[in-house]
Amino acid sequence: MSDSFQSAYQEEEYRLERTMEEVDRQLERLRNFPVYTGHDFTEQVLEAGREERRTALSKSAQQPYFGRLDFEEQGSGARKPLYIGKIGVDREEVGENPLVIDWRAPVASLFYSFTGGEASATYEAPEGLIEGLVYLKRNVVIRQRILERVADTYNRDSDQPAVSDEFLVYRLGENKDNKLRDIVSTIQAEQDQIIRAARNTALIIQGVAGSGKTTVALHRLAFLLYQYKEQVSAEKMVIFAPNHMFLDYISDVLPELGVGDIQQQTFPDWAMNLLSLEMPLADTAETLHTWFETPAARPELNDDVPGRYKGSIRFMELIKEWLSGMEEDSVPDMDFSPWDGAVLSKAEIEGWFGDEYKHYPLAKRKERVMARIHRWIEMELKKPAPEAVRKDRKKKAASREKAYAKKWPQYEPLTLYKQLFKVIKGGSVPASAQQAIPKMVMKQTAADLKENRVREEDLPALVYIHTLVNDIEGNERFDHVVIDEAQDFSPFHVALLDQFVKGHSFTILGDLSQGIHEYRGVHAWGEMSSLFPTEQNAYFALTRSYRSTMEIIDYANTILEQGVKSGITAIPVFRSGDSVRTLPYGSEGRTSSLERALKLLTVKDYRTVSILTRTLHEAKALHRELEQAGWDLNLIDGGKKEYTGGHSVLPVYLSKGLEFDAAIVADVDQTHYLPNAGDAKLLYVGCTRALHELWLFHEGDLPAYASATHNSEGELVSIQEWPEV
Ligand SMILES: Nc1ncnc2c1ncn2[C@@H]1O[C@H](COP(=O)(O)OP(=O)(O)OP(=O)(O)O)[C@@H](O)[C@H]1O
Repeated sequence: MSDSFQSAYQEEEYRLERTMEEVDRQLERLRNFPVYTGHDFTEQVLEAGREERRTALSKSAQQPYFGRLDFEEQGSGARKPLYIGKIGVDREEVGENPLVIDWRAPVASLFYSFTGGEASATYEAPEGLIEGLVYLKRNVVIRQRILERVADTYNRDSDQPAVSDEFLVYRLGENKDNKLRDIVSTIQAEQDQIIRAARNTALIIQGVAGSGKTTVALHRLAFLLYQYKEQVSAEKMVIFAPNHMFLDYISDVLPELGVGDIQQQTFPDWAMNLLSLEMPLADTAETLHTWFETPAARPELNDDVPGRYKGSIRFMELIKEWLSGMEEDSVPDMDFSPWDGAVLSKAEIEGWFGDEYKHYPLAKRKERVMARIHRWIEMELKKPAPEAVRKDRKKKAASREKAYAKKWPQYEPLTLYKQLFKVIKGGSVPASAQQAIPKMVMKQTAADLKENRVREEDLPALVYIHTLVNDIEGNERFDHVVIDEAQDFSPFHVALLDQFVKGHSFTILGDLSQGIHEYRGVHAWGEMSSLFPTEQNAYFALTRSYRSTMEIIDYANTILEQGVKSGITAIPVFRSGDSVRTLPYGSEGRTSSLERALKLLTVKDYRTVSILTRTLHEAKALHRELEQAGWDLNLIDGGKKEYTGGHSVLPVYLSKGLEFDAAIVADVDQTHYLPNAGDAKLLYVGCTRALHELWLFHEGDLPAYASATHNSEGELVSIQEWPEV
């Protein structure tokens, strides 16, 4: 251990003790404060604030900070050490520098954005741009109150001023368990830029596999809550993720960042809830089966397949046009007469509907008009008449009012949707609109709706109809929307959500190279950016991959280059590991070879190892066989709500978003992976799930795009040998 390192370690140990003493003191004081249990609202709010602080400080007491930055603000003449932690802690003395600075504070941005060099650095503060010199950038690892590691990534006073990735590589080399975790101590400059971007812009982020998109999105939410405390609230922020298991996988990050109450859900759950649809949504298994289970029989993909069409802006516009035309045909074509001799003319009712209540959406307008008709009947009934006549009128009026109400269109989204697809009559749908819907979409959707079956792909349209006829309530609006795996969302999804969010405040993240659901997702980001005004959207690209070793990334890149052509390749972080192995099944056969691989990887102490098959059917069969051989493995089949880590078997298309210490991809041959971009993307997704080791098995030849042994620079990317035991 060098002298300078030893003195840095001692200095940090001393400082840690002083900090923990102060945090403990503040915590003790709060704990001794009597807990308020009464009914006074103000006191309750204050107590909630104290409780929040107790929780924060008890976390801080275990690991008060993770970084130190020595900064001299221009003109101040003083070089100050700033300690940066997940939770900010003020000193008791007023006017003093904070003891620990919250990672989201403006000055803390220097810790992430400063990447070395002699020049002065700047950060954006509320009072303007602050300039100064960075002297030291130091990572400090504290676990359970013990200082474990001190690593300087920049030191102006040393002869080695360049920032290195050493600390990042150390963190990336750790094995992963079943949950995604926060990265506050190692956020990279390109990620920090996204996390701290202004709120009222639709950010579209193309990030290669493992570039931290999901992680960055979660940190961004925590940042927005801190930076725009007065304007946004956690309950009005939402992250849309692809499925429940993925939501479980990411569920620890926000609480770890001290943020609660942000909605984390899937789009179908949100939509079904908003529509108050009680019926179950059609199982997605059939769609997945069509596109993934029978590689050779995959339908031809074009913009008229149901998923692409129903997610298109042309479908959205068709609905809008139809419903705005419907306004004309809403008021029943008749006068209203509650009993013979009393008449409310159609013209009068039209006046109420078309002028007085014009500013209301259709359903509310109808409601208002019907209420007014009811009041009119009551007034008419008050006119002098013998009791028996009055009674008779009342009875007649009640039944005629009911009959008249039935003549109005029903502004109920599912009913209207069924009318659009000719499953039931009404809805004044122009024939031209129905003809504009591709025949295959018309046929399939009508067949579904006849059976009362609604698919995921129908939800944007249904919610849109809901917003057009009912409007959006204040409590349904969002302050910010995050869409993860956005390449699987359609333009219609985004345009629809845009109506629910103030100021186009979006973070949209995805990877076109992982666009395996291209039968419903976008094919280019322009499909989404064009939905926003030019000055209110921004595009970022994340090109470095943090998940996998260089060897894995180099190999996965060759799949993109050769199989997808337009695929955006990843730049690995300099973290080296074992070579990627492409292995024929041994003479013992497929299952035993896979079992042998599992055994070899298991002894390496990896916490998560997965076998990825091409289809669900194969995953189920393999899972059964391995269980019979005594293995305890999770079968991930799309129905699971939790990801428990350990050993898993799953079809490759369900692995998107997840990661494993080691991944084994089974059956990488030319019948399972056909020579087309869709299958190459699928294999790319599978390969980029691995952090440390990737093994691919095959019987017969590998697909051409997976058979590279060297990349275009002549470097080795895969070997064909089992490891030596
Ligand atoms: N700055 C960082 N420091 C440490 N780890 C990081 C950093 N950025 C990302 N990672 C790690 O890289 C892995 C990939 O992150 P994440 O899952 O967020 O990426 P992604 O872009 O959403 O991936 P994919 O599109 O492949 O699902 C995670 O283990 C995450 O913790």
